[in-house]
Amino acid sequence: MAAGSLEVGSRLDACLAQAVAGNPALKDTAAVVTAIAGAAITISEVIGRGALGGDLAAAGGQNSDGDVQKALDVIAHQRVTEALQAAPVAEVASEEADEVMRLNPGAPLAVAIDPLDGSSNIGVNMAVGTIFGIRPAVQDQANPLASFTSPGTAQLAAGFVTYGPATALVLTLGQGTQIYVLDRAEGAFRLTHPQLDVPVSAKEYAINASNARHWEPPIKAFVEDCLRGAEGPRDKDFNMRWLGSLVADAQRVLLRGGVFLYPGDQRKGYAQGRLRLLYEAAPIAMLMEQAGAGATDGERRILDIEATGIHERVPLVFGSVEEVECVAKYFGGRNHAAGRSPLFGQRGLMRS
Ligand SMILES: O=P(O)(O)OC[C@H]1O[C@](O)(COP(=O)(O)O)[C@@H](O)[C@@H]1O
Ligand SMILES: [Mg+2]
Ligand SMILES: [Mg+2]
Repeated sequence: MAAGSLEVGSRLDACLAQAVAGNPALKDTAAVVTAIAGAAITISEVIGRGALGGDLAAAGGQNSDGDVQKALDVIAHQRVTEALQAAPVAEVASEEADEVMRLNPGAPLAVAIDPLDGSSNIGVNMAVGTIFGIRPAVQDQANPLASFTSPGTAQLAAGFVTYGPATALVLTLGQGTQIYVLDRAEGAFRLTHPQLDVPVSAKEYAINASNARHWEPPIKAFVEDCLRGAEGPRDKDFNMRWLGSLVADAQRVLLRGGVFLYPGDQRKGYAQGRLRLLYEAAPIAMLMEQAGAGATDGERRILDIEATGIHERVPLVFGSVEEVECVAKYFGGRNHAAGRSPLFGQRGLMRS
């Protein structure tokens, strides 16, 4: 999408048509975005009724990651898969399905999707979302995973929807990152931010600090140095925000900068953190990079990592470039010194 030429207030369908006119290869991708946006409007209506529509947080079964599925997780999964069934999509990797789902054999695209992100916020009137990445489908009947094993750089488009005070679609087709807000009166998304540009430096970080005792030394050192503020090696005071909803934290970072971290830690099952590569980290990473920000697992670029399973987890650090690079320096210290470096003792990496 040629960001510069998009007019604020334009409808999503008009912007997609313009993108396809400029690049006809985007036709199928645009159809998939339209399908997901349509499903998101219906999910937004369900969420907007809150408890009037029943207990959306009611526990159901378990997904493949061992998380308890809430009623809204299941509703959102049904809505997005129904929509994708009617789009040019061969396969779907959903958080709420154990295996890759085969929809339209021979169709050109594959979609990795987290139908409902931020599940712990369901039922308490807080922001939740839907995250997706669109890739070329690899026509391999014998290996259903084949469409999802390329690195994130293979994504043709990525986005997420936040169901917050406003419902917003954050989207990239590989030419910048845009935000569209749902005009409820009209039932259509309209462009509000034609080109996001994340500030390079920032003073805000997001991490679930209740896990501090389980963190590895580089993360401990990074956060300790943020906490020391202007008196510490970072020479500036930081603020902290953690919404418990990746989409909402990501949208804040996209709009005003900052850094988000969900690192691996020493809890059982958390060596690779909590977030999933295909339908959380890779789409967010594409959106960040297209907005001038960065996304790593602490050291490696997220978009270069190849998945080996659909629910594979990955440590995730994203946001303002200076902060993402700063986190990588703390990891660099650990790697070079095999964990014995004084950098990660009482003193922080950046301290003289
Ligand atoms: O409860 P924790 O460990 O802080 O994890 C919060 C993270 O987990 C998530 O809820 C995971 O996503 P799901 O709700 O889709 O499982 C993220 O949205 C959020 O950033
Ligand atoms: Mg999620
Ligand atoms: Mg989810």
